This record gives sequence, structure tokens and C-alpha cells, in this order.
Amino acid sequence: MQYPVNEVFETIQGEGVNTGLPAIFVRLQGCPVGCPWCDTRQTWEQKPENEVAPKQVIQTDGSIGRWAWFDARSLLQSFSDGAFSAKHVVLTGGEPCLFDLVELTNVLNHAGYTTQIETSGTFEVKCSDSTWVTVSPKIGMKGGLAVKSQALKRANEIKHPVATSTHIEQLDALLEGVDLTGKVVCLQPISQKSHATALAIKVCIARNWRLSVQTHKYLQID
Ligand SMILES: C[S@@+](CC[C@H](N)C(=O)[O-])C[C@H]1O[C@@H](n2cnc3c(N)ncnc32)[C@H](O)[C@@H]1O
Ligand SMILES: Nc1nc2[nH]cc(C(=O)O)c2c(=O)[nH]1
Ligand code: SF4
Ligand SMILES: [Mg+2]
Repeated sequence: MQYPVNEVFETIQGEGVNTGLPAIFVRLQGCPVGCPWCDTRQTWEQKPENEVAPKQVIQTDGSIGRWAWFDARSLLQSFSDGAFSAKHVVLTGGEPCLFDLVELTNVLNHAGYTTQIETSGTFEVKCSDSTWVTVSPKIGMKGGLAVKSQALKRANEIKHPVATSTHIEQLDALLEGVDLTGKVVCLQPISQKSHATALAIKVCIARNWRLSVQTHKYLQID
């Protein structure tokens, strides 16, 4: 199976439970969810005119919407070509769960990589059993997509973007009846806004949830 890839780069995982872990990020192209504050708007559309050669998306500027086709084997090869040393691969996007990630995550796991998916939860999550799944629920966004119960059930981590108390209320409604045993709930302030961060800190302390700040933005790394 082939996947449209916007960028492949090595950095430190900046968000969630695995914050601080060196990781190879694979950003897939395409997302119909439409969050107004999205960090990666350049990944929303897979425009035919923006297709480039695979080497043009390895450790280069992904901020324009270019993308290249990779399959699991050519992606692994690009990790050696890029001389990456991280042993953790984060599949993000765009919305990576637009694609069936079973083969890709299995190939990566067999090659010795641990895997993680960053997803909005609006599509079924298809991946290897050992993949760490981070669902960042998107509620009431422009694309009109709902969070799938399969995605919430599969999630190892629920990392909710927050700016206002409405976002907390929406999360509470979404999680009603969801068994959270073994799952970590994090709140992630939207765009490092001070009121969002203060709210996230307050609610995390009250609920004994985790705070996830986008540490890479504070560090000014990718
Ligand atoms: C760019 S998204 C890509 C993966 C997937 N579409 C998703 O939303 O989870 C990766 C992560 O960044 C978060 N994110 C995007 N823009 C953000 C922003 N401005 N502030 C805080 N978090 C943001 C998302 O909620 C998600 O957890
Ligand atoms: N350093 C770093 N950590 C991240 N964690 C999740 C990211 C994403 O865009 O999915 C991201 C990212 O873009 N950079
Ligand atoms: S779901 Fe993720 S990639 Fe898509 S618009 Fe929202 S934050 Fe951006
Ligand atoms: Mg990001």
C-alpha cells in the first residue's frame, strides 16, 4: 500500500505522554476535519500538482503542501538514507487514519521501531496491536465529522486540545460511558495561549489529568 507523505523528519516528541522521546515523524498528506487553529493546514489537501519525488520530503521544509508516495519499504529505506537514529516512529498528518496503517506499523515494528499514531479519532484506527494510539478528539469542526467510538476505545492516550471551558464540557460529554481504564487523559492548550494554558493547568490539577504543552514550540524546534 502507498501513502502520500508530506514530510519525514527526526526530532523530539513534543507532545503527550511520550514527550522528550527522540522520534522520526512521518506526516501524511490529507485531512478533512477542518480545525480552525490547525498547526498543519498545508496537509489538508492532496493536490496533484504538489506531488514531488520522495527525496524532496525527507528532512526538508514540510510547510508547503508538497507530498510524495511511499510504501512501507521505501519509507524504511528513507530512514537509513536520512541516517536517522531514533527508534520511535510517529505517524501524524494531516489525518493518518484516513489510511489503513496495519501493514505500515507492522513493517516498522518488525524492523525494530516502536510506533505511535496521532489522530483526531474521526476515522477508524487500523494499526498494529503494539502501536501507541494518541487520539486528540475533534468536536464540532467545520468538516462535520464525529469522533468514532472505535478510536476512543483503541486510544492509549486521549489528548484534548483546549482553549475555553466549552472544550472541557465537550470532552466530558464525549467521554461519558467510555472506560478510561489504562488510558491517559491529557489537556493540550491551543496555540500556547496564556488563558488556555491556565485553564488546562487548573483542570488537570482538579481531575488528576496530564498537562501536554507543545514543548517543541517553546524550544523552537520542529
Ligand atoms: C496537527 S495534528 C495531526 C494529527 C491528527 N490530525 C490530529 O489532529 O490528531 C497533531 C496534534 O497537534 C494538535 N494541534 C494542532 N494544532 C494545534 C494548535 N494550534 N495548538 C495545540 N495543539 C494543536 C492536534 O490536536 C493533534 O494532537
Ligand atoms: N516535535 C514535535 N512533536 C510533535 N508531536 C505531535 C506533532 C504533530 O504534529 O503531530 C509534533 C510535531 O510536529 N513536532
Ligand atoms: S484533525 Fe489534525 S490535521 Fe486535521 S485540521 Fe485538525 S489538527 Fe489539523
Ligand atoms: Mg505539530
